[in-house]
Amino acid sequence: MLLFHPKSATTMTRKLFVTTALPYANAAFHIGHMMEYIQADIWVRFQRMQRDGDAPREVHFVGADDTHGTPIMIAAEKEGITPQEFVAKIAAGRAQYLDGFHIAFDNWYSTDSPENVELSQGIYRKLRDAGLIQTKTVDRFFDPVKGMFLADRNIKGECPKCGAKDQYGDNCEVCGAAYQPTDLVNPFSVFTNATPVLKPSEQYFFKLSDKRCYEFLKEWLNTPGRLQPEMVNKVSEWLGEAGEKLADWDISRDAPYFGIPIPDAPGKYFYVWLDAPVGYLASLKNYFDKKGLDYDAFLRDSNTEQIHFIGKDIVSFHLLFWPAMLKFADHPTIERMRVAVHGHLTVNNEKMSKSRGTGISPLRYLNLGMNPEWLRYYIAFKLNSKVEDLDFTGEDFVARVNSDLIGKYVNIASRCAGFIAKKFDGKLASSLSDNAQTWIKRALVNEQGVERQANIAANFEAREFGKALREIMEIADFANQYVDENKPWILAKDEAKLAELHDVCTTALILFRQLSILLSPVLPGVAANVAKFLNDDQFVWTDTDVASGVVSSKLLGRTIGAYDHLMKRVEPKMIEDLFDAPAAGAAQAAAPAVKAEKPAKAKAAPAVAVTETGIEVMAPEITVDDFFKVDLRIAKIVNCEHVEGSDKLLRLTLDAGEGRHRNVFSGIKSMYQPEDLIGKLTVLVANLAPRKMKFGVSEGMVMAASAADEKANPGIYILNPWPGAEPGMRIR
Ligand SMILES: Nc1ncnc2c1ncn2[C@@H]1O[C@H](COP(=O)(O)OP(=O)(O)OP(=O)(O)O)[C@@H](O)[C@H]1O
Ligand SMILES: [Zn+2]
Repeated sequence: MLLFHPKSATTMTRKLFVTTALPYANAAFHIGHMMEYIQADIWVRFQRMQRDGDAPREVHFVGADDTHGTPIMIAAEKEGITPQEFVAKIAAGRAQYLDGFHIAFDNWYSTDSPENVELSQGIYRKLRDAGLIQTKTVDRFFDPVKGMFLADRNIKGECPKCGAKDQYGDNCEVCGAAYQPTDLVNPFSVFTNATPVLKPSEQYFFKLSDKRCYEFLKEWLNTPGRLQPEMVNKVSEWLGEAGEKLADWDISRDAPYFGIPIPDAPGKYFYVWLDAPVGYLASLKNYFDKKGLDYDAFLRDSNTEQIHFIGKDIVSFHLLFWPAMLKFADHPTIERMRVAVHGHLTVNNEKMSKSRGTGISPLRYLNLGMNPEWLRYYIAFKLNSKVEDLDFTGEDFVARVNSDLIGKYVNIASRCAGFIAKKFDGKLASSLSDNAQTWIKRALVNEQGVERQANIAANFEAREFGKALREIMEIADFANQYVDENKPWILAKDEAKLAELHDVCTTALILFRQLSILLSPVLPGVAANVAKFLNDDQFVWTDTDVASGVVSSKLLGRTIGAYDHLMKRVEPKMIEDLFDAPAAGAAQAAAPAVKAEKPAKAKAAPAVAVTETGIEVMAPEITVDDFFKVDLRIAKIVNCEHVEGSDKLLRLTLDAGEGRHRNVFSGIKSMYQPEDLIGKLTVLVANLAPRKMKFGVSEGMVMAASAADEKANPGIYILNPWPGAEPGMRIR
């Protein structure tokens, strides 16, 4: 079965159910999320412009917050609110990002919803009836002080392989070994430091090792058109020669857990990754119910295709567990389901890090007045159908946007539209010269005689956005060459050449309209403005001006509106401003005060090089005099409180023995409760120039440690001297 539908299927109306990965609701969106949404949104908008026969294609694009699991439960507890309240706060912040970047989801929902409970439990019951659920009693770590079972990441200890201290329960960040939490040497609970005890617990497993799963997955993965070849290869390795590598999947967690109860299993909840992808269906169902559409009929329809856009880090969940779950729960679209995997966005070739500030804050981007369609274009230009990372660099961004969008595309209209208004009362020519027709054909049909629009459509369909945009820019190059050669600004000076001027400007605007149609999926806002200016209805993809080699434009003889600037250039200053701050708002995790101090107008966040052992590379050697320039003092935290309106900062009142108190803000809220810190001693950088921040002046900073790879260890650890140290003592 070929799942990829080129132009051929004319009578059948394609029905598309499209999703992006559900973001975990413990943080605001970062620029990587926006990349995924932009990719999916462009594909969806392209599909929405298509018609199958006479009917418009049916497209439903949904997302949701992924809400369950231990991290959110713990984060909510720290804030003294319920997980539901915690998630609601995050959810309330989503629209500004989605609207801001023109991401047109039909529905944004939540995995903490009645639909998801019903669907997840329904799938589970079907799997159980199919004999694919098995219980096994396993020993699990239990925190005797807190009275709860501990998730892998809530236990630390020494690596069983290399002996490194302070390693998580699932893998060692020093030697990379993967193991069970029960393998750790000297384990302790991250909540209470108590030594966890082993407690037998009955757990529910999805029997992925069942031969039926292997047989199904082997066939499913290898269906042409379903997956990128590199994904087929990768996942095939996980199956083994005959499925021997497929291990049963533990889908249960013990109470207390923020999740969905497992039917007929008191005190047991679905592991968050069981119900997270079911959230795709829950969001669709919620949307269909709201619209009065028939959810079951839609999924059963043999024309319905299900497409998930995801990142490379969550492939195992989407290419092993999720299809196997759906298959044996009789999900109707399983054979018409595809997964489109993308690589990650890096910034200045750095992996993004929530606390270091090497990401770009999408909100800061918008707040600086930067045009969201610049980013859409830039990302689209870099995207292909492969699972490759793509990099954002400031200079590259400025160059690409200014050269293509301003220099090539917008330029065509801004050079010609004025003459139509001034000299022809806004009316376009009713016919075209032979020369004009030749140029239009040359621009829209390639040297092989193929309509570029068809090529471009095939590339959008195949998620080869970079290729599509390159071809679109070739059309723009022809249009500009045409304007350059015919020089309307010269023609306009000669009354005898008015007809020629009319011909040239009309031709240029015909090509501009074609370009706008082709760019619509990427630049929806600009395209809508162009449509308005040209007195067009909504653009339809197939509205081409060259059909079977004949030029026949709808624009001929039409009166158009006044041309208004469509898009400004990117000013390099904007990029400086974009990088001149930690990615505030990029994530909820704190930007430590220690790192907030950056040289003014730094071009980009500093790259953090890492040594072989995984720590940050040492700074260059300094003299003792250099060291003494920094005045480090012991300070007592006499008071500590939350900062209203900040999800990162704590306000510390410090006594450094000066006979006065200092006010210092520190980005450690994710790690400490104010009451944990009051009365403790810590280390203050005492001679740092005071810094004006949004919430007040910070008079110095407290020192804290953080890992080079903050993804693996996002913690920020404040320093605490040994007993005997007193406020005001200098550290030397
Ligand atoms: N740098 C990135 N570039 C592109 N996509 C990304 C990037 N980082 C995460 N994603 C994608 O975002 C989607 C899920 O977001 P989610 O919030 O769950 O993950 P996350 O950003 O990796 O955060 P967490 O650290 O909480 O797992 C996934 O498809 C993931 O691949
Ligand atoms: Zn190790």
